[in-house]
Amino acid sequence: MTALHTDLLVIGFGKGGKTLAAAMGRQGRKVIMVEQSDLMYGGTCINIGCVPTKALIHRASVRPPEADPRSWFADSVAWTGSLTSLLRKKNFDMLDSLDSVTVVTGTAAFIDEKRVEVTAGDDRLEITADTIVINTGAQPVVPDIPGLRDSAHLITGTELIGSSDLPRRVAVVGGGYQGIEFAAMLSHYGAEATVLERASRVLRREDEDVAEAAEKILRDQGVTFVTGADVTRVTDSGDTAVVHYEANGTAGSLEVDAVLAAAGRAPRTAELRLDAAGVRTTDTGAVEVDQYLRTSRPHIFAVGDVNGGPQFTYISLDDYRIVADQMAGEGKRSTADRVAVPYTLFMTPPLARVGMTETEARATGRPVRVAAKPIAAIAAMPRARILDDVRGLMKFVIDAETDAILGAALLSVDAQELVNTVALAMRSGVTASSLRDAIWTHPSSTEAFNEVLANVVR
Ligand SMILES: Cc1cc2nc3c(=O)[nH]c(=O)nc-3n(C[C@H](O)[C@H](O)[C@H](O)COP(=O)(O)OP(=O)(O)OC[C@H]3O[C@@H](n4cnc5c(N)ncnc54)[C@H](O)[C@@H]3O)c2cc1C
Ligand SMILES: NC(=O)c1ccc[n+]([C@@H]2O[C@H](COP(=O)([O-])OP(=O)(O)OC[C@H]3O[C@@H](n4cnc5c(N)ncnc54)[C@H](O)[C@@H]3O)[C@@H](O)[C@H]2O)c1
Repeated sequence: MTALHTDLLVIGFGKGGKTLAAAMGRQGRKVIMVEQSDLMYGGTCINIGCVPTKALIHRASVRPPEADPRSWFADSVAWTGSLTSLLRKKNFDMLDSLDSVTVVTGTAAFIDEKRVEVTAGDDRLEITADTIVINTGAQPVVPDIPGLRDSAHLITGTELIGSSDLPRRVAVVGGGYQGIEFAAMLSHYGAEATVLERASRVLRREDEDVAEAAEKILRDQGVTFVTGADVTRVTDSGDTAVVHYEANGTAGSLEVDAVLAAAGRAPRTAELRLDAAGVRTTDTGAVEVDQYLRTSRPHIFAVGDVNGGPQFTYISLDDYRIVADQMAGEGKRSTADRVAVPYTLFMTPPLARVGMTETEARATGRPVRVAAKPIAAIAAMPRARILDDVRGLMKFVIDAETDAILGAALLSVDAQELVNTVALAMRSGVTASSLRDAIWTHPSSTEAFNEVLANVVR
C-alpha cells in the first residue's frame, strides 16, 4: 500500500470541502481531496441536487407549446446532463490546476485518528494528515415501509433526474423540499404526481396562510396531496406498483409507475469507520461538532450535511468559512454567528422565507405587525405581469415597537432573489420603514416592497 502525508485531507468533494481545499491550496498548503466517484466531482449540489433539479424546473417552464411533454422531458434531461458535466469538469479543474492540491478518486475510511485508507477497486492508499475535514454529505432515506425497498419501481431523486423516461404516474413519499419540488416539476412535464405526507399538512414550518396559498398553486397545477398519510405497503404488479396508505382513518391505494423516496436525507457516515478515529456521532447519525465544527477529535472537522446542520449548499459554504478561520484566521467565526439565514422552495413561483413566521413571532409575546398583499393586488409590481405570473403573496412580520423586520414569506416570481435583500436588511438592522421607503429599480420585483410594507393587515 502506498502512503502519503499531507497538511490537509478533505474527504468528500462537497461545497465546503472543495472551497477549503482550493483556498488552502492557493496558500501553498499541501492538500489531498478524496472523492469516491468521478461522477461526483463538485458534490451533490451540482451533480444530483440543486443545479440539475432547478435546470429541469426551468426547462419545464420554457417548453414550446408544440413540443410533446415527454420528449421535452427527455431533451431536458440530456440538456441538464451536459450542464452538470460542464460544471463537474470545472470543479475538478479548479482543484487539479493547483500544484499543491491532489484529487484522489476512491472511498475513504479511517484507520485511526491520523490515518485514512482510500480504496478504489484493488488499489489501496494510506494518507496521514495534520488536519482532516469530513465532507461526505447525506444520502436518501428510504422509509421502512413493507415492500418499498424491494420494489422494482422505487426511485430516488438521483435516478429520476438521470432517466429520460418520464414516469406517467408517480407517488412521492414525503412532502418536504424534495417531495414538493419534484412533484411540481413532474406535473409541469405532464406526469400525475401524488404527494403522500405523513404530517397533517405540507409546509408545516410555514404560517397557515402562506402554506395554503402555496398548496393551492400546486393543486391548481395538478399536484395531488394526501396528508396525514401512513403508507402501509407497496406491492409490485408487473409494470406498476400499488401504494397502500391510510389517511384520516380511511384506507386508500394508488397505482403508479414509480415511487419516489423523498423522505429526507441522512448524514453519510457508514463507510467512514468513525469509531476507528474516535469521532463521535449524534443520535441522528450526524458527526458531532462544536460551534467551530471540530469533532470529538480536535484536528478533525466536519462540514456540510454530514454534521447535521441545515442541509443547504450555502450552509456548507459557510461551514468552510468557519474551518478556514480556524486553520488560517483569527478563529472567531462560528455557527453561532448565523443570523437570518434564508431558504427557497423552488416551486413555480418560488416560496422564499427568512426569519420568524408570524406564529413564531407572536409566540415570543412581543407586539407584532403584519404587512402583506397578494401579488395580483400589488400595483407597483408590473414585473409579475410582464412575466405573466401574478400568483402568490408577500408577507412581512415586523416588531411593532422597534420596526425591526422579524421575518418574511415571499411566494412570488423572483422570490429566490428578493429574499436575499430582506435577509441582508435583517442582518444589517435596516427597519421595515426603511425597506418600504427605499428607491428600487423599475420594473423589478423589489419595488413591491414599497407597497406591501405600507399595507399593514393586522
Ligand atoms: C434533489 C436535491 C435538491 C437540492 N436543492 C437544493 C437547493 O436548491 N438549494 C440548496 O441550497 N440545497 C439544495 N439541496 C441540498 C444540497 O445539495 C446539499 O445541502 C449540499 O449539496 C451538501 O453539500 P455537502 O458539502 O454536505 O456535501 P456533498 O455535496 O453532498 O458532497 C459529499 C461528497 O462526498 C462524497 N463521499 C461520500 N462518502 C465518501 C467517502 N467515504 N469517501 C470519499 N468520498 C465520499 C460523495 O460522493 C459526495 O460527492 C438539494 C439536495 C437534493 C438532494
Ligand atoms: N430548495 C432547496 O433548498 C432544497 C431542495 C431539495 C432538498 N433540499 C435539502 O435536502 C434535504 C432533504 O429534502 P427532503 O425533502 O428529502 O427532506 P425533508 O426533511 O425536507 O422532508 C421530508 C418529508 O418527508 C416526510 N416523511 C418522512 N417519512 C415519511 C413517510 N414514511 N411517509 C410519508 N412522509 C414521510 C416528513 O414528514 C417530511 O415532511 C432538505 O432538508 C433540504 O435541506 C433543499
